[in-house]
Amino acid sequence: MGGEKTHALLLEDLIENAGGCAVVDGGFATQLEKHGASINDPLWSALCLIKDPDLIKRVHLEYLEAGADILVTSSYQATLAGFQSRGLSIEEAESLLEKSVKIAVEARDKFWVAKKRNSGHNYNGALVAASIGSYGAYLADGSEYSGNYGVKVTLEKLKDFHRRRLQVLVEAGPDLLAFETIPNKLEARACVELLEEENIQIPSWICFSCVDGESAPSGESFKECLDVINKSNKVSAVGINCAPPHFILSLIQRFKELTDKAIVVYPNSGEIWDGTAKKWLPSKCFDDEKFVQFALKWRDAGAKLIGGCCRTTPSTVRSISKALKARKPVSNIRQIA
Ligand SMILES: C[S+](C)CC[C@H](N)C(=O)O
Ligand SMILES: N[C@@H](CCS)C(=O)O
Ligand SMILES: [Zn+2]
Repeated sequence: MGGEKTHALLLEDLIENAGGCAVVDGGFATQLEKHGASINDPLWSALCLIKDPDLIKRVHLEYLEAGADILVTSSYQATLAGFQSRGLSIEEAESLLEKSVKIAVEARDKFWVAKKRNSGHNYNGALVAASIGSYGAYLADGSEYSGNYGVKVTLEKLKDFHRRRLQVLVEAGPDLLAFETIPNKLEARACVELLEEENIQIPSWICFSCVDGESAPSGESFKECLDVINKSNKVSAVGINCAPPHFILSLIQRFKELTDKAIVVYPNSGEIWDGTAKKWLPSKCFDDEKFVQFALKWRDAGAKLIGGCCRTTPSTVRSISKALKARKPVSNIRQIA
């Protein structure tokens, strides 16, 4: 109980120390690709856990340097089933999940030790959020944007899919959990029930994808989805990730009516994922300057955690961080124990 309170405060403190709104990092897979990683694969960015873990650390360091207060780990599409289907043993698969957290923690600690030596910097000691991508992400068929898992995918099946991954990630020692691109109410329920059943002590956020600017991709209303989440004090924040930026302001306003939890938003650049061709289609695409104008509005509307998702970069995060922390006094304010 005491531990739970302390952990929850870690996120609240970070938000306060960041001046009322903390900065989440940006597109992780996007930045791996910028450095030449080839991730057109069912494992998507998780392939780098096998092929190039040093690159994962480099990308985390780039986002820290850009001003991210929260690093999201490389585990979005890292699943036990996914790794086993590539011939890895269960032990090897679990070890890769653990590695995703360890790499981010190492990057965070290395960066913070270096920054702490100099006073006058404007960084916070960052937190590490273990990414838990939706079941649709694992399917690698674009269904994290449709929410259409078919009738065979029951609540129990979703819980079975997520349970061991959740346990392994938590055991690896992240500061919080980030459920990402959840596309329907059933999976939101599975996440909440797992947090309760496993008695998870670190804070979590649950983020939905959104393709119409109004409801979950499944067509279910966010009221239905948030009603499920509001019942649990294991979830500290709710919000949207990997949806276009122009949807976000009205969704924050809607979420403010539906929940007392902190609101987290980290949209993509506005491009649209073609799940069959496995590429991003140019659409309403927003540059960093426009993204920052949006971010200030999201902050004013009450979002407490703001960052970027796919197709955003360290440059986007640098611009957001500068704008959101403009009012914050320069000081060496906190440190991870
Ligand atoms: C956030 S989407 C672009 C991730 C990739 C998708 N799950 C796929 O494997 O096709
Ligand atoms: N954390 C993941 C989310 C993909 S939607 C990434 O940034 O690659
Ligand atoms: Zn994304």
